[in-house]
Amino acid sequence: MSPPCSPLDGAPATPPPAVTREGFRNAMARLGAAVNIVTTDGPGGRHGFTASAVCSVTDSPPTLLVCLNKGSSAAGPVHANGVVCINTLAAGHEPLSNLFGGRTPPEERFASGTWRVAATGAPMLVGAVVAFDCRIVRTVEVGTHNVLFCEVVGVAEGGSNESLIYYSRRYHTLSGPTDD
Ligand SMILES: NC(=O)C1=CN([C@@H]2O[C@H](COP(=O)(O)OP(=O)(O)OC[C@H]3O[C@@H](n4cnc5c(N)ncnc54)[C@H](O)[C@@H]3O)[C@@H](O)[C@H]2O)C=CC1
Ligand SMILES: Cc1cc2nc3c(=O)[nH]c(=O)nc-3n(C[C@H](O)[C@H](O)[C@H](O)COP(=O)(O)O)c2cc1C
Repeated sequence: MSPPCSPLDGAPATPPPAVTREGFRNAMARLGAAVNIVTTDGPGGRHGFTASAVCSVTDSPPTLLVCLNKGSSAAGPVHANGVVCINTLAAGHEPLSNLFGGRTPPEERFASGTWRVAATGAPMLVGAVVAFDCRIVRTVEVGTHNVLFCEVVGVAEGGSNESLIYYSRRYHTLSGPTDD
């Protein structure tokens, strides 16, 4: 059996308490993450949602995963269409992130921002830091969420080098190197 977890400050180990949903969320709030708008279109209709649970899986074949709450209004369209575009947000995209973060009807979400159609048919955000056009190749159900494994069939790099980061329940901006 593995020993109980120790606090990081070196204090004596105590038996670990049960991890509640609130405790897990508070811990997760300490992880900074890029903010993405994951879009879809096809027979299930156009839709999109904000997601921080996006991660690289493998480069061969190029694959990302996205965790999508099964209760989200985007879940039906995403599964019916089988395609997504993962648009990584830039500085200044906070209002767009909040718009796609829930409650607003899908077509009202797309009234903001400039969108073009990617090869899969999913909407691609003009001005994103980077956009990954994907086909969903596998879906795994875990608790409240579906983990979507998304094979990347196209990439578009945007001009901005200032990324939007969600950390400690707030938005932040992370600047990359400049050319000069
Ligand atoms: N993975 C997810 O489904 C996420 C969902 N959200 C949604 O946005 C709302 C506001 O988020 P916060 O302001 O960060 O406060 P919060 O206290 O609800 O969440 C803190 C952190 O916990 C994680 N988290 C939140 N809900 C989760 C869920 N259902 N499943 C797995 N991880 C989850 C995320 O890393 C989030 O940043 C959340 O209540 C949730 O509805 C936000 C971030 C990630
Ligand atoms: C910063 C941020 C990050 C989020 N990350 C995720 C995520 O990774 N997965 C997810 O299912 N929902 C995430 N959400 C919540 C969804 O964007 C939201 O539930 C979705 O838009 C569906 O809402 P609706 O059912 O009202 O349409 C996030 C929300 C915000 C504001």
